[in-house]
Amino acid sequence: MTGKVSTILILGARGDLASRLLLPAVGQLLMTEPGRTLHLIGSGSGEWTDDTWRQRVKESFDSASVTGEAAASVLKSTTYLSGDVTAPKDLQKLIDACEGAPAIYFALPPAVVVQACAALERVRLPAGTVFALEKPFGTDEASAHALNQQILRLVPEEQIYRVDHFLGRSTVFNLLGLRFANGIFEPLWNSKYIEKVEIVYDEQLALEGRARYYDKAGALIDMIQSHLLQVMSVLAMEPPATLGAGDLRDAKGLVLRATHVFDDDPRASSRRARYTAGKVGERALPSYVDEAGVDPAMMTETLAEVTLDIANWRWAGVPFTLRSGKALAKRQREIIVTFKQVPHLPTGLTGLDTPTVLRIALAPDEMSLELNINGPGDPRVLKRVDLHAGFGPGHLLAYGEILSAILDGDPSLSVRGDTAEQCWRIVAPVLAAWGKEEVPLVDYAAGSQGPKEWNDTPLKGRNQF
Ligand SMILES: NC(=O)C1=CN([C@@H]2O[C@H](COP(=O)(O)OP(=O)(O)OC[C@H]3O[C@@H](n4cnc5c(N)ncnc54)[C@H](OP(=O)(O)O)[C@@H]3O)[C@@H](O)[C@H]2O)C=CC1
Ligand SMILES: O=C1O[C@H](COP(=O)(O)O)[C@@H](O)[C@H](O)[C@H]1O
Repeated sequence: MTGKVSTILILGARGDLASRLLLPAVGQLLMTEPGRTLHLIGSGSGEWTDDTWRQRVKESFDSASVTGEAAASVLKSTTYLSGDVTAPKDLQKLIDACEGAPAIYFALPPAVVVQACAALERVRLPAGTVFALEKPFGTDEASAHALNQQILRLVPEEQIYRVDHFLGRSTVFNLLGLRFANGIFEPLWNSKYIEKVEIVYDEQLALEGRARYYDKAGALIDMIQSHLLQVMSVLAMEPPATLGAGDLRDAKGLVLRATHVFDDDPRASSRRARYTAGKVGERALPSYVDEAGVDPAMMTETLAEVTLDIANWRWAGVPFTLRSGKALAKRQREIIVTFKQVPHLPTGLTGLDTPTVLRIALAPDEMSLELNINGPGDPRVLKRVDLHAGFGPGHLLAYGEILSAILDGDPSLSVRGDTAEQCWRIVAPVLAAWGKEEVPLVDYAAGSQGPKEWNDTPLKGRNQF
């Protein structure tokens, strides 16, 4: 834990992230922890009065049904300052307006973040200043490394929060609790007993007007590189001694350092697809390439699958398949752990054709353990049952957890610099193979389950639809 901060300076405060996700989370945090002292300063390149800014903050608070005196007091006192974050003089003015060391939240386009950090080298930062940086962190391993070097010249690693909202959800602790508070899972949590692991995040949402960002990213970077690798690292990590930042981040880092594309063969272990016109439920969608702002020549995938190997003693040889896509028939957000079949079913017992499966649904988090037990009637015939349980919801939105950790100086749920670089390293061979068109970009109709041919020949480690 590092020192606490009580001022949040949002750069890019007029943008989408700030109004839709950050400000509602600020309000929710103040409702949950009304004793917290908080100064909020918004900044953007455009001129706004304090009143216009307060109206924006109010709308964001209202969107999360925020009430209470603490939020009202912040709403009254918050101020807006305009400035160009690439100009050191403007940045100095913003920093000087903060009470003590601020948490600077970079809600800025990625290229502007790099320019702002360069400008900050010519600014006096109070000791204890904290940086919160959004995804994407860099555009590849080299640029992530360069960005790390650049920000480390400004503040130490413990004061840098690389935000991944998946880590702000209760999921991390739910996985840790399930794995390490129950003696029955850990002895089986390895290649001897586990056949394969799938981490799936299929969305019904489509591009939703985000071409400027998404068309350069695509599903692999937007979801697998940014979020699902983090989930995988928690699922696969060695038991940490504590939930402290050092132990958790070391354990995640070890998993990611050992991870590479299955068989080091991106052609056989990855695939990509893009939606064409179709209907998701009642909603008609155009082809991705016809969405406003999309450049078809970018060949951006809206559905990606990659199979990975974690080359260590526990996991070597177990396929971990990560998949995410947009405009799909149904929302499926889950981790599926498929255990190996029993080595021998006593002769006379029948009906067993599926191994034990543990499913962990994400947001809301739930689990079900699918088992084979003796059914009614003939007790020699097995049937499938689900043992189902819900994990309690967290008391804060993901961004609320993230802000609370930033203000309290607890980096355990943010991405460490080396890990951010590792995530780019892991997907690099896939991006290279796709760039050389060694893996075809195939079509699927919006509202379908993905390309039909993927079902006929699933990627290693994938179930059929
Ligand atoms: N939106 C989302 O759902 C998510 C976004 N992110 C990340 O968050 C970051 C911000 O995204 P988002 O809010 O969508 O982007 P927007 O384009 O909506 O907002 C960015 C803001 O940056 C400000 N800005 C740009 N250049 C300058 C400059 N030179 N000086 C001062 N301010 C500047 C603009 O201010 P002004 O309006 O005053 O010109 C603008 O409001 C990105 O890195 C994105 O990848 C991450 C997860 C989700
Ligand atoms: O970061 C992102 O996440 C969302 C999915 O997360 P959720 O919490 O909104 O379900 C994804 O839709 C988006 O493309 C991506 O940028």
